[in-house]
Amino acid sequence: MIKVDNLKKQFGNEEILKGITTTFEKGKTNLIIGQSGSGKSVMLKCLIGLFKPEQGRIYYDDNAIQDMDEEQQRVLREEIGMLFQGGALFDSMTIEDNVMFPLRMFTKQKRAEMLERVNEVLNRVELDGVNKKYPAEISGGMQKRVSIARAIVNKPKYLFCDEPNSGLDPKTATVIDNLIQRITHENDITTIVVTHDMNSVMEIGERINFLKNGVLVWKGTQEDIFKTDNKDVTDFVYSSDLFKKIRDVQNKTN
Ligand SMILES: Nc1ncnc2c1ncn2[C@@H]1O[C@H](COP(=O)(O)OP(=O)(O)OP(=O)(O)O)[C@@H](O)[C@H]1O
Repeated sequence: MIKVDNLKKQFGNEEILKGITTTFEKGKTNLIIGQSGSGKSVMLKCLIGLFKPEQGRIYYDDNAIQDMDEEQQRVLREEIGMLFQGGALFDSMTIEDNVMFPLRMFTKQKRAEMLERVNEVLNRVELDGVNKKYPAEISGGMQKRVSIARAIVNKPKYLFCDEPNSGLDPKTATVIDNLIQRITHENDITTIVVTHDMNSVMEIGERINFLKNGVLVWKGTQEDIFKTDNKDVTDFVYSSDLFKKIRDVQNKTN
């Protein structure tokens, strides 16, 4: 579980996060959604320690990162898996070496042991046998799955995904979403997904945090989001033409 209490972040005089309080639950896919510029990425960067907030506290399972010494912060870094926007694989490394990278960084395991774990996670994302290929030799969807394998290779307790579906077709995006959700459930991970993709909201929105101009204006589940009359949320949901058309058809037939 990750808790955030009154998180404030500003750049210069501009307040980007205006006092956010929320909880991200263990074993669930927790989404942060909202329009472009609402502060989603800044929030993610505060959570993983890339940005230092001006105010507020961030708790990882009841331990505030502000109170951790260097050793505790190092341990925490090892417990975090990151799925970056665009995948961020190293082009000059094979898939095997890409996935092995966090193990090399954080553990003292022997190569054979690391390889066993690499094969285990490649199998988990259904990519057996691609070990010796390079990122450029596999499809975008496969690259995303490699990135997931790399993010979970060190058995993280917390998984952060920044726009995991960017650049993917809707069907592949759904495969990636479902994979993230299944891995979250199987391993009881606290997963946080930043997205503005309504498909993801419908697929994996177990817990949804809606940001607007740096304020958490709504919290709920994927069932709640279609029942709420919060105008900010409905504007966002129905900003997609497709949803507007579905709603119009439903209204006609009801
Ligand atoms: N390093 C920075 N320095 C100054 N301002 C920044 C910095 N990073 C982000 N911002 C500003 O913070 C605001 C929120 O940006 P953020 O990237 O969090 O939005 P977002 O909701 O993730 O948008 P998108 O969906 O487009 O990625 C924007 O106005 C942005 O210009």
